[in-house]
Amino acid sequence: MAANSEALKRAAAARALEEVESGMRLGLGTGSTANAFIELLGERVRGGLDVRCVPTSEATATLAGQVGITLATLDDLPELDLTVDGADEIGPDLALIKGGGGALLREKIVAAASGAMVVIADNAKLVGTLGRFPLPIEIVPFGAEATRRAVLRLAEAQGLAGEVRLRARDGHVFVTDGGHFILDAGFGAIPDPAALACGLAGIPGVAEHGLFIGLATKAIVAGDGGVQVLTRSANTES
Ligand SMILES: O=C[C@H](O)[C@H](O)[C@H](O)COP(=O)(O)O
Repeated sequence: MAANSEALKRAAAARALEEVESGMRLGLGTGSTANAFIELLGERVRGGLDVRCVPTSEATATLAGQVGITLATLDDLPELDLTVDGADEIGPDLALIKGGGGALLREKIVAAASGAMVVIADNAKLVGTLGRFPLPIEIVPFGAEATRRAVLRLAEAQGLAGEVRLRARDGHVFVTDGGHFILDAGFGAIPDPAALACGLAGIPGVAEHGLFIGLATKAIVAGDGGVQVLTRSANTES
């Protein structure tokens, strides 16, 4: 099962490579699926492909450097042609949940600076309604508990319920590349992601949230039956 999932991630990543042209300025996502793309891109770069890439995390920067990809900062390249990234869930209209790896803030900044965002995933990530995956919310450490309670109040006002937990790893609070904390909000189904996104954006202390709405232009989803390409407007291409 796990081996199959890795093969599917690689299949989606390989199809995404077809979107890349020499001379492009690329955003490189974070996570295991993005890593599959970075490794394949590295092979092409070592073969002569000329691209300049902005990483969305320190982990991605490390891997990209190891495979020979030329890196730049978003200040060097404030406008990008294409970002290729993974997702935790892909819902209707290519609305996404991201941030399972804690990279959502940089991922969203990079995606927003890109002319196009291609999401790559195995088909287990496709959902009819977002929310099975707990929503990551990146918060400023100052007043973390007050911010957590504000998130709970917002959820209640929107008819959502569930635990909102401060993310921990190995017994310590998880800290993002930007020095923030993550709340994982287990609301279950989120019927109105846009309303929740709007509410979260209005809470002081919330640095960013993992709802990516209107950012992905295409999703490349691999399943046992092959690779499917979904577009935001038509929702299916081939
Ligand atoms: O913060 C992490 C990112 O949003 C990842 O792209 C997301 O968690 C998906 O990761 P993976 O490809 O490992 O499932």
